[in-house]
Amino acid sequence: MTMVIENGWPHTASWAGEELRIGGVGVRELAAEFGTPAYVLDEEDFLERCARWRQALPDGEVHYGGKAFLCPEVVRWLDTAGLCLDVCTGGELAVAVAGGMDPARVVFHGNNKSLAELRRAVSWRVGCVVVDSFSEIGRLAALAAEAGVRQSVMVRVTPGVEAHTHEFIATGGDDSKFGFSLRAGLAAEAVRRVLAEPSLELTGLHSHIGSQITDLAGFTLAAHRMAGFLRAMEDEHGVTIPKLDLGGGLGIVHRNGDPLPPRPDEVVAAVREAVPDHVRLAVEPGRSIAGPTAVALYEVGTVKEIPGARTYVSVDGGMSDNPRPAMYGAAYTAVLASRLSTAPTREVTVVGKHCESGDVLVRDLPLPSDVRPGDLLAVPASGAYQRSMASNYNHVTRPPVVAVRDGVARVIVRRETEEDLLRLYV
Ligand SMILES: Cc1ncc(COP(=O)(O)O)c(C=O)c1O
Ligand SMILES: N[C@@H](CCCC[NH3+])C(=O)O
Repeated sequence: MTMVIENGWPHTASWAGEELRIGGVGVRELAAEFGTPAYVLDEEDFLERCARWRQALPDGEVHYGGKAFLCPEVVRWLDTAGLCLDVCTGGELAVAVAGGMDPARVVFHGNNKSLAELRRAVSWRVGCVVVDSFSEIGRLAALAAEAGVRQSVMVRVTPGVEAHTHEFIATGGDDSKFGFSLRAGLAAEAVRRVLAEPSLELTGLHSHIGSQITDLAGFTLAAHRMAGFLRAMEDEHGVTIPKLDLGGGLGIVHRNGDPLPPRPDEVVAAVREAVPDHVRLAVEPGRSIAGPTAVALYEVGTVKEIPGARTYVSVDGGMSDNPRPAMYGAAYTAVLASRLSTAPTREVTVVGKHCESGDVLVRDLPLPSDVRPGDLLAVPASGAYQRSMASNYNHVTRPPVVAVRDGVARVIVRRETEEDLLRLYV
């Protein structure tokens, strides 16, 4: 496996027959059968990553963060792997149920759940609702009382931890739209209000400090603060709070040389010592499971050399299937995947086909200088927050997700068609 970086790629990625293969299937065959752009997802790798989190926390709960990438087939994989699910909208809940997940194994997040979403969560008997505002506590309590049920809830707390990540994906600081601030005393007030509602049962406290975090410091600080708060609330109210959910956020490698994130067992070991014995630990990894398991496959359409400036290699997707470079300045890599080239490399910029100069997928990328129309480029670490954040900008159709395993490829999310797009218009 020469040209492939070790950590950012699906486990089964390899070079054979002069092309990249994933799950035993060559990219040329994948492109011919399913078209490009496409996300190619290594099923075995996905299941292994689920298993690694389960093994790291055998006596706790692992809720896959569905926002990273969700479809009914993934829900079935989660079921097989013994994972629960975190959703943050009614739509994600609908996918969970469509995939056969028991709503009792779902945790429902969101800073502005609608009345309809809350009503559905209560009537479908969702395992836990994470309350995020004072108005929501009142609304949920009323809906649960009306339905004659006692709804299990966690209180989302912002522990005042600034995760070292892009500001758009940091969520644990005091100034956040999510949750109740610990420092400002809002979290303590939220606990009081939940305990005062007979139709709500406080089963845990929750925090999530951000995403794409590659060091342990933020996780351990949040764990200590949250455990201290949990003990203080237990003492003040004479209750037991059985669960501490520390959210997701573990980062992944995108390129050679990126900082290596800790392993799931290292994260768990680092936070566990802060958690009192009687408290069950829960986590919500999304990116660290889905992210490395998929590769985005594109076909090169044009190569434009601008003397004294740069060479643009245009592919058939772009910011609609990967908004992350434009949104967060996320840095990716790409390789020529459909053939081996002995040409010397030169730096190019890989751009998409959208009507935006900012539609750049990979900047300053060394690629063989003979890269040409018809070549396939593979971008690793494309399994999280890409298909799930994909758009129809410029009326492009969103790419399919093709699962590969043991030499077999199958579509688990089909490619959108123009018919799908036109169906919306009156
Ligand atoms: C509450 C919550 N849990 C879990 C996740 C999953 O995070 P990640 O994909 O970074 O593991 C997120 C997203 O950041 C989140 O907001
Ligand atoms: N969408 C973000 C992560 C947000 C996670 C959800 N709170 C990303 O691509 O990195």
